Amino acid sequence: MNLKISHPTKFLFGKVELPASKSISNRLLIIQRLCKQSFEILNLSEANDTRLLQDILSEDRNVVDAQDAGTTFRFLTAYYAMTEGEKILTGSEQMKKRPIGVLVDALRELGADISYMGEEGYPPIAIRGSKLKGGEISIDGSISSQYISALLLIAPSLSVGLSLHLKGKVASTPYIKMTLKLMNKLGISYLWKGNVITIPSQPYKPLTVIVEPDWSAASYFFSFAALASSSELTLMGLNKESIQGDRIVANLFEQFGVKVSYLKKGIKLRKEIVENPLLQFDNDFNDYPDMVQSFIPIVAASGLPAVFSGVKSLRIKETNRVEALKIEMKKFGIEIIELDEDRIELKEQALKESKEPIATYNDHRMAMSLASMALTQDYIEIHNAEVVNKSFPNFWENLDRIGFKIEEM
Ligand SMILES: O=C(O)C1=C[C@@H](OP(=O)(O)O)[C@@H](O)[C@H](O)C1
Ligand SMILES: C=C(OP(=O)(O)O)C(=O)O
Repeated sequence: MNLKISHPTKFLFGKVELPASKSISNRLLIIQRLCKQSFEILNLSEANDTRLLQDILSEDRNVVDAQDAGTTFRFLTAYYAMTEGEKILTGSEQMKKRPIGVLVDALRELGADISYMGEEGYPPIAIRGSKLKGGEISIDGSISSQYISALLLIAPSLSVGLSLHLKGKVASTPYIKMTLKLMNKLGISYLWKGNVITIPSQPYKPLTVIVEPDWSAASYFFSFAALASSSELTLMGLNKESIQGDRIVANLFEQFGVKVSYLKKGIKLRKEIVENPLLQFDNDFNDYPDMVQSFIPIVAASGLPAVFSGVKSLRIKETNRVEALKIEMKKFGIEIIELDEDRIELKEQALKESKEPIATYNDHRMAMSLASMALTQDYIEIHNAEVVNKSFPNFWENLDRIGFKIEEM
């Protein structure tokens, strides 16, 4: 599906219904399987990544396709390793390029039987599951926090629990905290001291849980609010007390004139004049890498020089996001320079008019973040716009509600 997107007035007004967090949903689905008593999950995400995990867990197939869902693949790797049965776990062509070796090595140290069916260190993998004892191991935390979350989720169900030493500069730490907070809500006690997380063997305790709306999805509406001539948007259901690290966008977008007020039913975004405008935007995204794409359009449109650090992991997500951003922003006259493996730079530069279609690289965040460019142009075209289904199936409907004109081409 290719879309032509414009916003005739550039005045944004209305209510936005955000999807439930796919990260929280996928953790809860695994915990639900590990908990001996049943419990209810309310407001479970309808994102493809979550539906997929739910379907996979409800069937008994030997060959399991996690498609392009990172958490689904990583959480299932750990879950199948400690559950009796044989599984082949595979995924999309891009998933086969996303490393899994760090998690496989850690699980092997705990006694798991996992072998590679193609390239060493990458999906697909064959898992012969068995009861795992647990123990004390080290793990490189610099590639993906999902390996750590996957191990933590199964830790209470291992016969001696788990002591995990985190090595290197840990990526996406708020996602590790999210995992532990959810586990704690479901009865698990843990100790995180220095770089060691210890979880004794213990049972999960059932509790009805409500999944929060997704702050990562909310970031695109912050971007719209910042780029519009005037905006007043209500993002339903969000609140300050979220366990999602991506809630940081509420602070970061303030620098671009987006004022947040917290209401009972959600949050309100208003565009205001910035008293002390930024001269440069330098920010470390290591804790919230999915937010890099959300800030590219506003930085490009404001012409600010910027350095985004903590971007290393972007190369191994749904696509190589650094490469994809470079190519797509070039269409608008914006050059993104790779300073080194972990940093990109945008020099002071002017945005140009472009009618060239935007490609999305099978990456939901390319589509959702670059939709903002419609507010800087007469119209834009986005190709394969259905990629948003990975995390936000109603994304385009929400845009329609706040005054965007969306036409299928
Ligand atoms: O645990 C999670 O739910 C996630 C962790 C992050 O991945 P990395 O830890 O690989 O950076 C993030 O990018 C992803 O969208 C969701
Ligand atoms: C990287 C992402 O997801 P995952 O790693 O779970 O595929 C994402 O949603 O941006």
